[in-house]
Amino acid sequence: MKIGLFFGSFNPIHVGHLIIANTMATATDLEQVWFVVSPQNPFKKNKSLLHEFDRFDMVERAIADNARLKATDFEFHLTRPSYTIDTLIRLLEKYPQHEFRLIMGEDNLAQFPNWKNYEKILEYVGLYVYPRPNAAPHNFGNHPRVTFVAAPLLDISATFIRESLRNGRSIRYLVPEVVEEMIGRKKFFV
Ligand SMILES: Nc1ncnc2c1ncn2[C@@H]1O[C@H](COP(=O)(O)OP(=O)(O)OP(=O)(O)O)[C@@H](O)[C@H]1O
Ligand SMILES: O=C(O)c1ccc[n+]([C@@H]2O[C@H](COP(=O)([O-])O)[C@@H](O)[C@H]2O)c1
Repeated sequence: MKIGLFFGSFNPIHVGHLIIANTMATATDLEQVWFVVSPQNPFKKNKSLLHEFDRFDMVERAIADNARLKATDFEFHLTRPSYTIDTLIRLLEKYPQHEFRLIMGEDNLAQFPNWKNYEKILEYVGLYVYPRPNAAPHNFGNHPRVTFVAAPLLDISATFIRESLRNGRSIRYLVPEVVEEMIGRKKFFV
């Protein structure tokens, strides 16, 4: 099967992530998208980062009704911070029957050359990129291993959701109802 791996902190998962994953799973040659929840992004030092179990729980609830979307805690058992190439090598070993692509938002492309062994990521799996508003310029526009997926721009971020919660503003419709309910009940990000 051809599978898109959607790595992220998902702190928390929002409707932008869901639209991206569903677009990749239905409007491209990918048959499934797996959300790979990262315990610790090597580039992010975020004081408000929830425990990975809670972020994973929210992802699972958010995608429960979509058979093409799966969540995996694969990185929880690997060394930290979470370097994507290390995880990919393990995934390729574990699932030789599958073909993988790495899904990312365009904002990550400018920094991508600073990722550990980024050339190997391109060689082993290649990228499917979702456009993002205000993404910094990058040099991957014509790269043969990078596919740009045409889709609506989504000006929504986990940062905005966390700020909204801190300021007592509603996050209704920015996250699925089950995620809003869990954030409220557990008093996350306040
Ligand atoms: N609105 C969006 N448009 C395009 N890509 C997005 C969008 N939101 C998230 N992504 C992509 O989803 C992946 C996971 O992102 P992440 O969990 O960090 O969400 P985020 O909203 O960017 O979070 P934060 O605001 O905390 O940085 C990354 O590849 C990121 O580029
Ligand atoms: O491997 C790297 O060098 C690397 C550098 C920066 C980010 N990443 C990964 O990119 C993914 C997206 O991160 P985030 O926090 O923007 O959701 C997440 O899985 C990170 O671990 C990976």
